[in-house]
Amino acid sequence: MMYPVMLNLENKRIVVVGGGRIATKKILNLVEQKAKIIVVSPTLTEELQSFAQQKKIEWYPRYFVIEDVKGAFLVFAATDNREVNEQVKISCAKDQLVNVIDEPSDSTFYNMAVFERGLLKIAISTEGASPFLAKQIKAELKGFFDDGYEEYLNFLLEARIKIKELVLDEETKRALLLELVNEKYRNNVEDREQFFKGFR
Ligand SMILES: C[C@@]1(CC(=O)O)C2=NC(=C\c3[nH]c(c(CCC(=O)O)c3CC(=O)O)Cc3[nH]c(c(CC(=O)O)c3CCC(=O)O)/C=C3\N/C(=C\2)[C@@H](CCC(=O)O)[C@]3(C)CC(=O)O)/[C@H]1CCC(=O)O
Ligand SMILES: NC(=O)c1ccc[n+]([C@@H]2O[C@H](COP(=O)([O-])OP(=O)(O)OC[C@H]3O[C@@H](n4cnc5c(N)ncnc54)[C@H](O)[C@@H]3O)[C@@H](O)[C@H]2O)c1
Repeated sequence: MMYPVMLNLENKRIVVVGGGRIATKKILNLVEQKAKIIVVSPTLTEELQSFAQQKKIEWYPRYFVIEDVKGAFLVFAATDNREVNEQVKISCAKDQLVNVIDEPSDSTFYNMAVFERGLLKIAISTEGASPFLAKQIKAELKGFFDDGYEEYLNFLLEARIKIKELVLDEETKRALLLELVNEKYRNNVEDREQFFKGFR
């Protein structure tokens, strides 16, 4: 059983063991996170080589050793070798988060199928039952959330900050926050402007 969370990875050390196809997939979703990404692998895919050149990742061009996981917040055991992935898992301390790409029961976290519309992030998990189903549901849900959500979420955040600044009683604050998810604000920019005018 798994518990879903959002992680702030800023300045965190992330160690990826393996530089192949799956490591690349995992790293593509990590490079924008302002984390320190270290890849331990004798080989890198072309994409990862380019990330290394751009200093988006640090590359240790060699086989894994136990000390590599030291101080890592997240660890990916992402080689094509069962014994090596097992070794990575065993090398981790109990409180380190580790994803083992070929053995879900060894993982203390899984990745989810994710898409974003600005600040709106939708993540789907089948807890390992069917990554294909997660992918399919993601494709289906994308159709329900058009690009307009990006601006709508920005509006919601701005309005939320303003409402918090007003120091209102709980009931009024709650009513205003609830008002914001009314469909008219989602669809109509003028209604959003109108909402802000009400503040002045
Ligand atoms: C969400 C996504 C994120 C990501 O990592 O990007 C993800 N897998 C994705 C795709 C995908 N993975 C695989 C296929 C081929 C079809 C298939 O095998 O079914 C496809 C489809 C494709 O590639 O099109 C193969 C596969 N995956 C795992 C194993 C090991 C095993 O089951 O033993 C094997 C077998 C390897 C083999 O035996 O060959 C394990 C895991 N994969 C997970 C996540 C975690 C559970 C997520 C969940 O169930 O919700 C978990 C448990 C751990 C983890 O990796 O975090 C991404 C979603 C799609 C998207 O977002 O587009
Ligand atoms: N979790 C998932 O989403 C998922 C999806 C598909 C496949 N898989 C699993 O992934 C595995 C295949 O991975 P791939 O396609 O990325 O393989 P790959 O062959 O593309 O890459 C393997 C990488 O591991 C490196 N490596 C090998 N031994 C190493 C060591 N001792 N130390 C450091 N690096 C080492 C290689 O140099 C290479 O860079 C299979 O076991 C498959 O079951 C998982």
